[in-house]
Amino acid sequence: MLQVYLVRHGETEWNALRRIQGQSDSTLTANGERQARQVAERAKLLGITHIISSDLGRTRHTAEIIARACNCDVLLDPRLRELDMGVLEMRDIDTLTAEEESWRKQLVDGTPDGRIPQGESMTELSLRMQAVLDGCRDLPPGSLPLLVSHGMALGCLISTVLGLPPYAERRLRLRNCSLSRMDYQQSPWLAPGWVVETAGDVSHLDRPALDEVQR
Ligand SMILES: O=C(O)[C@@H](CO)OP(=O)(O)O
Repeated sequence: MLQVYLVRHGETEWNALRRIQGQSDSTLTANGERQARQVAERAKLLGITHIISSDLGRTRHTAEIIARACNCDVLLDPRLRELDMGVLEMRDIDTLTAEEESWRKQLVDGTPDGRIPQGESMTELSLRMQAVLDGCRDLPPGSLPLLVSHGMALGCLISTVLGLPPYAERRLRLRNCSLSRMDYQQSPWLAPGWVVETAGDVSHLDRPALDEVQR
């Protein structure tokens, strides 16, 4: 049975400042690099064979730390990027106007095709994330891949696999360097195809990790 691990990148400067990144970027903090080393040790014990990462700096840096521990290469895939947050990228979460906050909320308040002006919809995000997950089925038998991506992107993918619409309200906390797992299986009891085995596991981290949307 194919298993695919999913990791959100380590804490960044802008995560710590509660500043929206989207497809903009900021560097890992020292704590974020520490988190990446800890999830890397867990990935090594798991026997990860392939690492596929969003090509943004924060995910690439996290993936490279994991790859060194697992002695494998990093394949960059822009489809794993974070949601394009349009005009709100680089803005502080806590300084948004009521209208700007409403744009951000409509991504996950049940509004079909909701998007931040000049940004991407959650449905578009879900489709590209699902394409990468399904692509793992083409890896050689016995492969154990690990995808390195982002909070909204991974939350959207996991919600989609659980059968929620991509624009469903967010009821999943994916902290920096959390580990999730999807299994592709045929079973008389579980839904055929992808099932969520683990979501948001941070037991490998020795300190609490951020989820920047948490107040
Ligand atoms: O883009 C961001 O600001 C956050 C949103 O959840 O995602 P990440 O830090 O995981 O890239």
